[in-house]
This record gives sequence, C-alpha cells and structure tokens, in this order.
Amino acid sequence: MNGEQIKNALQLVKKNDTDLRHVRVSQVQHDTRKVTENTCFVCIVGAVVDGHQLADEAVAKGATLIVAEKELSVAVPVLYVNDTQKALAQLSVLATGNPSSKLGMVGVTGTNGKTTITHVVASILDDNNRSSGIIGTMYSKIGDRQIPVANTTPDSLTTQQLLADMVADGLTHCTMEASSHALIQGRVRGIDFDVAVFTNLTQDHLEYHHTMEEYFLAKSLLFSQLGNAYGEQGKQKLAVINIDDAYGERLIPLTAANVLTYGCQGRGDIQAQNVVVTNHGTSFDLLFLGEIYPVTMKMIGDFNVYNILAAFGACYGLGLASEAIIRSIAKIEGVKGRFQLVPNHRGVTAIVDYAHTPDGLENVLKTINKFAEGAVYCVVGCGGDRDPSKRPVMADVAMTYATHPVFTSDNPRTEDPTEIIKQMTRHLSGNKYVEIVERREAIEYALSKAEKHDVVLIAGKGHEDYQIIGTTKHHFDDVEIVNDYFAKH
Ligand SMILES: CC(=O)N[C@H]1[C@@H](OP(=O)(O)OP(=O)(O)OC[C@H]2O[C@@H](n3ccc(=O)[nH]c3=O)[C@H](O)[C@@H]2O)O[C@H](CO)[C@@H](O)[C@@H]1O[C@H](C)C(=O)N[C@@H](C)C(=O)N[C@H](CCC(=O)O)C(=O)O
Ligand SMILES: Nc1ncnc2c1ncn2[C@@H]1O[C@H](COP(=O)(O)OP(=O)(O)OP(=O)(O)O)[C@@H](O)[C@H]1O
Ligand SMILES: N[C@H](CCC[C@H](N)C(=O)O)C(=O)O
Ligand SMILES: [Mg+2]
Repeated sequence: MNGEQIKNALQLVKKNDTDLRHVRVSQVQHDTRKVTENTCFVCIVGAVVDGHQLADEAVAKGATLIVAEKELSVAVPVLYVNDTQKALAQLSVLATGNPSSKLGMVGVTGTNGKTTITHVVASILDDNNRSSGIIGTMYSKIGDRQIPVANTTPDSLTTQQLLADMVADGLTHCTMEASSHALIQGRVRGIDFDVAVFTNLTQDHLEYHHTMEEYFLAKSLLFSQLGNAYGEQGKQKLAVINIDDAYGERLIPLTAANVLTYGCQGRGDIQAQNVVVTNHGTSFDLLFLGEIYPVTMKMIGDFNVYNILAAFGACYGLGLASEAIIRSIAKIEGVKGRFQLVPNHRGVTAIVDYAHTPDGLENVLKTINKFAEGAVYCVVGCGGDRDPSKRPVMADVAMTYATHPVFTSDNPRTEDPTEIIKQMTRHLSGNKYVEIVERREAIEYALSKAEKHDVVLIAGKGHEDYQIIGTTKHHFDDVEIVNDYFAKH
C-alpha cells in the first residue's frame, strides 16, 4: 500500500493536497508497541492512553504516516479524520482485503448466551460440511488452532486479521460475539455480517454504559449497521431476534434487514413448546414454517432452548435446511464452563457455570430447581472493576433460589475482595448464607456439606483457568478444584 491509497480510503476533515504515492505503508497499526518500518499509525483516544501523545514515538519507530483526530505536529504527513476508531476499521478492511465479505458471517450480541450460540452455530455448520471459525470470549478458533484473545470482541485490526487468517485457511464461515463495548468502540465496524443475532438484554456493564438505555443503544448498533435486505452479491441479510425480550421487540424497526423472531411464549417465527428439562438434557418441540420438529439435546435449561432457537435461525439464514439443523443439534455436547456437569462418585450434581449476571444466575438456578431433589448450594462472587450495582442483586438471586448461598470471590482485579462481598451482602440478614473470601475454600466448603442428591452450583468463572488478583493472573480452574476435591474425598 502507499499513502495515497490510505488517503483515498478515508473521509478527511482537513484537505490534504500532498501527493502521498511515495509514502510506503507496510502495515496499519494503532499500538506503538507493534510499530515497525513504514507503518501507518492510527492515534486512538483510549480510556488510559491517548494515542495522539504517542505519535512521535511511533514516528521514531518507523511510522511514515499518521491518522489523527486531533491537531498534531510531527515529522511525517498526518491525515485528519473525525473518528480514528472508524478510520482504523476502514483501513483494517483495506489492509486485509475485506475478508468478511468472503465468509458467511454471523454476529451475536446480547447480555447472555453469546459464547454458547457462537459455539452451537459453529458445531451445526461443521456438522453440515462447512468450516466455521469463532471469535469470542474463550478464544479465536481457526480450524484446530485456538488463539488467545484479550477481549471477547478484539479491536477492529485484530478482528480483520483473524478473519483474513480464516479465509487463508479455507474456512467458509465465522461466528463471532459482538460485545457492547466493541459496538460502541467501533471494533466491529466494517464487518459484512450476513446474520445478526440478539439474545437478551439484562443488567450488566452499567459502570461503562451508565444506563440500560445506553446499553441497549450499544447493542442495537449491530442491527442498525446490518444494511439492507440485499448484501453485496445479493446475499440476504438477516436479523434473528428474541421476541420474548422487550428490547428485542424494539430492535425490529431499527434494522433494514429481514427479521426472524424466536421465542418460547407463544410468539415468534421460530418457537419452542413443551419444554422438558432434566439433569441430563432438555427436550422440546421446535415450530417453524408450519412444521413441528421434536428436539432432544444434551444441553440443559430453558435458557439453552432460547440459545438453540437463535442458532437455528442463524443457520437457516445461512442456507441450511431445517431438518439438517435439527439433526445436528442432537449431537451437540455443550460448551465448556456453561452448565458443565462435573461427574463424581458421591451422587452430588456439581455444576460449573459462567453465570456472572443477575439474569444468568437466576436462569441457571431456576433450571436447577426444576430437577433438584435435595439442597442447592450456590458458590458465587462478583468480579472486581466491573458493574458494582449488580452485586447486591446477584446476592438476592442466590438467596431467593438457592438453599445455601456461599458468597466468595470471583476475579477481584484491583478491588478488595472482602469489600466486594460486603457490597453483595450488606443488606442481608439471617444465617442462611456464609461468606468465604478464598474461592477454593468456598468451593470445598460447599462440596463438603453437600450430600447425595444435592446440587452444588459454582457460578461466575466457567471456562476461566485463572483468577485475576490485582493485575496478575493466577492459575485457577473451578472444574479442576472440584475434581481434586472428589479425588480426595
Ligand atoms: C474499557 C475498554 O473497553 N478498554 C478497551 C480499550 O482500551 P483502552 O481504551 O484502555 O486503550 P488504551 O490502553 O487507553 O490505549 C489507547 C490507544 O493507545 C495505544 N497504545 C497504548 C499503550 C502503548 O504503550 N502504546 C499504544 O500505542 C493503544 O493501542 C490504543 O490504540 O481498547 C482496547 C483495544 O481494543 C481493549 O483491549 C480494551 O479492553 C480492556 C482490556 C477491557 O477490559 N475491556 C472490557 C471492559 C471489554 O471490552 N469487555 C468486552 C466484553 C464484555 C462482555 O460482553 O462481557 C469485550 O469485548 O472484551
Ligand atoms: N440465553 C440465555 N439467557 C440467560 N442466561 C443465559 C443464556 N445463555 C447462557 N446464560 C447464562 O449466562 C452464562 C454465560 O453464557 P455465555 O457465555 O454463553 O454468555 P455470553 O453472552 O457470551 O457472556 P459474556 O458477555 O461474558 O461473554 C451461562 O453460563 C449461563 O449461566
Ligand atoms: N466478559 C465479562 C466476563 C465476566 C466474568 C467474571 N468472571 C468476572 O470476572 O467478572 C466481563 O469482562 O465483564
Ligand atoms: Mg461470551
């Protein structure tokens, strides 16, 4: 690439008549730590650092061109735009050859269910001779490679590079999570989604979005940016929306794409009826286009019925036949750390689950109450440096739906774990619950108290194999701790 091509790809807010054809650009980058010779450096205003203040450093490291939204005085040409996040997305698409246009792209947003749905969609596609990559909370998955990611939805440059790798590896599809932070920060701008899925919207991340209305606005961007009903090559664009969620209903007029709704309460294009949940699976009837498909699956819980309906809609939108999708659903094993049963010799139903929001926790506990024969222990904490307003609500949920809540630490991050637990429980009274700050101790306590037929839910960290204390990640794995305990007792 050269500077002139970069200039032409951007909407400049300050005229630039300099001929930039001689400016060589070997990569686009927003991080000085990755700047090399002939880099086009894009200055992003972050929460911690302002990239504009690092422009000189970028030039010293070899940047030949700068893209900025604030006035700069540096030794190389500067292109000025209104919004450097948007420019980064546009240039990332340019630099990688617009890979999303070559993939069947599914974006999933909503408070809960994104990771689950991306995995279910990928399993169904793979089972039907497609090959699907994943970008999300656990990793970015390209074929057998699992690439660690810092964010559920990476920055636009990383995302486009991952998509380009998927195309290079011959993948046909990609399903990715679009977090609300990412939507606001433009990390998914420039992605040519074919299908956008909405799961649900309940309280989370209010430390960042401030109000539910702002949080909804963030989520809605995936749908308002979905384009019209016909994509580049006449491909249909489709929004798959949970109609049982009032926010889902509000999304419908915001998108120009076709819409398929789903629900379990008698409304929607795709419906579930006659749901039966046990401690080893779920069955229900899926209604679509006048047909009734009986579904039996290993995934447990009403909330997973919603996830399956969403995945069904997405796969149908990508061109799979209903019957083929239904056949594949029966084979799905479930997703790591999502209602994961940990087998043991004591007759205790031990479950590790990633519920870390009030709604997630309520759904999981309600599901457990459908089949629990004995007491229900719930080991749960709340993450530090995350929405403090959800803390007392999550404690209330545990108090309402569990027999024995055990309040403990999640990832304390830079907060004092004792103080987080205090914020969860300060309004509670009585002796129904216990507080044990050390998470391992709390898990072992619940397991030691549980008897045959009791359930122990260990919530909040699911697949995570670490605990973040301060800014350090320590190895920590809920499933491993449960297995260790049962091996010894
Ligand atoms: C609050 C937030 O969303 N922060 C995200 C944001 O970082 P930031 O604003 O702090 O960036 P910054 O460190 O100030 O840097 C600003 C600019 O300077 C550059 N820089 C910085 C340092 C340096 O030495 N050199 C340099 O060039 C950076 O590359 C960047 O371009 O942009 C970064 C790049 O995209 C993200 O990695 C980072 O996510 C942080 C790690 C984070 O914890 N985010 C969470 C809240 C988040 O995004 N979560 C959602 C999932 C939520 C959910 O649904 O559950 C997610 O998608 O992960
Ligand atoms: N459709 C759903 N509705 C409500 N709760 C759900 C739903 N699906 C999953 N959950 C609960 O939320 C937890 C997280 O699920 P999942 O990882 O699929 O969500 P996510 O949206 O990817 O979360 P994150 O934003 O942290 O990445 C699960 O472990 C389960 O407890
Ligand atoms: N993506 C979510 C994950 C929360 C998981 C929980 N274990 C915590 O650390 O709060 C977040 O970053 O808010
Ligand atoms: Mg996720």
